[in-house]
Amino acid sequence: MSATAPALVSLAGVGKAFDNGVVALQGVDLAVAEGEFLALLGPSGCGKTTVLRLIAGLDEPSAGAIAGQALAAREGGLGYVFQDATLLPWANVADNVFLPLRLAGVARRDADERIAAMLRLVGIDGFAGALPHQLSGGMRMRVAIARALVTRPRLLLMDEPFAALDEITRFRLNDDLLRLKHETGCTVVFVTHSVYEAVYLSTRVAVMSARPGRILREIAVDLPARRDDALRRDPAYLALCAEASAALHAALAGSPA
Ligand SMILES: Nc1ncnc2c1ncn2[C@@H]1O[C@H](COP(=O)(O)OP(=O)(O)OP(=O)(O)O)[C@@H](O)[C@H]1O
Repeated sequence: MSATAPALVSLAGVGKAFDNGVVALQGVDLAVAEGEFLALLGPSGCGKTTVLRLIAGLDEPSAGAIAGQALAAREGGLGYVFQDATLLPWANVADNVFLPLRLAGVARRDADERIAAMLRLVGIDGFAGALPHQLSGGMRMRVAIARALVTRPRLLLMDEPFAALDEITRFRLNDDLLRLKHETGCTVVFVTHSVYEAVYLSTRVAVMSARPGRILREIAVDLPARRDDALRRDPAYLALCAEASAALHAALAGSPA
């Protein structure tokens, strides 16, 4: 992603202190460029979720400024995928995917085609009538991704969506997510603890410091846009993973990378 691509969202000097005195973020400077896949990597509790919540407009910063938050106020401006699929347990797959459209006032008959197309896109067509408990963890996550994408958001925020999945399922969802990003053209901000996942998926990795979180290091992932299993053994990929891992260890030690 070129450094001159326009920023979709940018945080300047952002701080977040909670009422209980916890200072989660301090001096966060981060610009999310249109079209990029940004991975946010950092130690547990460093404020990654807080950054996503601020971008989504679910919370307000206590210091600094965020530009582009208005995306959150527009229908289809952004989609949010959490670590748990957070599906409505009593509603079938199609009804779960319909939810954001229903909240936006779209009639069901006008949504059916979009829901079906979205289920095809995430590879779970044929399961429209299934209830969440009848699906595997990977399939439930596919439903959550379909629900986040059904409004065709410009920005997709993902908070450790694959952390609870086994490795094979995770790798498959990594590849499918890259395909979805390519097909929908959305911008992605993806939180993960895994340096390997961060580098495999992204065009840029931002490494956060331990709490109070700030951006310690940004690593451009200059790998071919097309990613597949062979990349996992590619020396250029492994070198970037080593670089990201060193930055993460420095973050854990509380010293700059
Ligand atoms: N609503 C809240 N009130 C008080 N403290 C909070 C609140 N939300 C988050 N925190 C605290 O802020 C810090 C950052 O939390 P956050 O969830 O953003 O971190 P994270 O990097 O996403 O963590 P993890 O990697 O473990 O998911 C943590 O210490 C957390 O306990």
